[in-house]
Amino acid sequence: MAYGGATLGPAAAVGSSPAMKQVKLEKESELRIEVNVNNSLRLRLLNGTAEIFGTEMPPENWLTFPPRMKFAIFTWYGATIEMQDNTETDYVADETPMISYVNVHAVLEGRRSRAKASAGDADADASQGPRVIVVGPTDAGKSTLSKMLLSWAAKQGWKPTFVDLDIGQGSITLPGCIAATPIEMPIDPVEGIPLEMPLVYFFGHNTPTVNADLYRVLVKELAQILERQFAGNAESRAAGMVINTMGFIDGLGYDLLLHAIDTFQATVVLVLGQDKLCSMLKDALKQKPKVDVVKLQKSGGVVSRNSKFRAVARNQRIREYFYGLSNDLSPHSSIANFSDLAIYKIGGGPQAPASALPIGAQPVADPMRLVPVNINRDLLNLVLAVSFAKEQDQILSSNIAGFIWITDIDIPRKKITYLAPSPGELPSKFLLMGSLTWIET
Ligand SMILES: Nc1ncnc2c1ncn2[C@@H]1O[C@H](COP(=O)(O)OP(=O)(O)OP(=O)(O)O)[C@@H](O)[C@H]1O
Repeated sequence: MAYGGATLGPAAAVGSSPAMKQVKLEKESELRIEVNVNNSLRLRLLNGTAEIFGTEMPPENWLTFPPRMKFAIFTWYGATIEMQDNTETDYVADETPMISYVNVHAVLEGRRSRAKASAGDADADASQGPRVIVVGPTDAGKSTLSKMLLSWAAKQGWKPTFVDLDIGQGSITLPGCIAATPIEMPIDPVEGIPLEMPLVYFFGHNTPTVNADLYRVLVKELAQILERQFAGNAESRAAGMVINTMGFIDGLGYDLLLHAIDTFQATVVLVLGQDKLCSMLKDALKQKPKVDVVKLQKSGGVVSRNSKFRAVARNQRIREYFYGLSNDLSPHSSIANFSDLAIYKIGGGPQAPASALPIGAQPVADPMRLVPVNINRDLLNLVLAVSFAKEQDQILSSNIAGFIWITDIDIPRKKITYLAPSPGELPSKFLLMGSLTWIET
């Protein structure tokens, strides 16, 4: 990797605010930044054109990036950035895989246009735009490439659907969920994906090993709903989807990737930075001539995040859900009677009574069993999902409306105190519990 020379402008320290600097970017290079862990970073595009993960930077407007954020400012034709000189690290790189990424985008654009032109044809496949799935190990840049492809498509006026199957981090909503949302505008580099009306299913854990059967069921449920939406909406159908996946690619992780490719009927598999995975997938999918498996280079800028960083990021995501990115939301604390709420977890417990099993067989846990949860102090600090289900038997197949966070349990008075994003009654009394917790720091 080549490290270009950042041009340092005059330092302009005012009071205790950090000094400023200017960084000149040559064409097809990028400025890679890790924001300081304690301070946010202000910067602006002084001249030229540049984009952050596929979204164009506005000229001259100051942008503020939160602590710990890692990102790159890429320019196709050259740009100058003015920024505070207080980052954890920042450097310029002139070797990036952006040309190969934008070439993929161009191929997808062609397929979208062909699909649009075929809307109304008897052949349903012809009117279906590309269904792209991005796969690879952890920290390969999957979420970043997904965002770029979506933002470039949105810039051309398409409304592609973003599907996030990564329960570890969660780009659309909280960790522990799989979700989908249409992307109507290039994704805001600071705010991320708008949380307006995503379709969210609650898995409840940040690794699928806890209950892989449930994960598969939820993936299938989400795919079926999107299939129905596409059937009635030629515009979304032609725009297609971009599916982000987990970095878990061995054993069960690989099986779940194949399951996702199959369930969403992916037509393009983008493999980031792993020859072995790419050849395994090519082999596994060779019977499906309509599926293209394409290997792409991982960007040298992708930052590895250790488990501690990931845990902090998950915590941060939950805080953001309730309080907003810059403390601009006002969550509401409510009190409910134990009897007003029905909390369930999915999986566990014996599948059938031992007496009903053949002699010698052990009862095994049923991964899809709905288990009522007794309210006790163990629920403190748990983040629960509020189901859209109106009846108990709909819970397994229902998506969720949002989340609450349990802040107090009063056993003698049988009262539960929780924080919700807004005041008023919950949309349903059915709550789902997993292992998602949050401790306010
Ligand atoms: N070119 C780049 N320059 C600087 N930072 C980058 C660049 N590309 C990606 N990053 C950052 O690197 C981190 C990891 O990237 P990303 O989230 O896309 O990886 P991932 O493969 O989706 O990871 P995981 O599967 O583990 O969730 C992110 O914080 C992202 O913003």
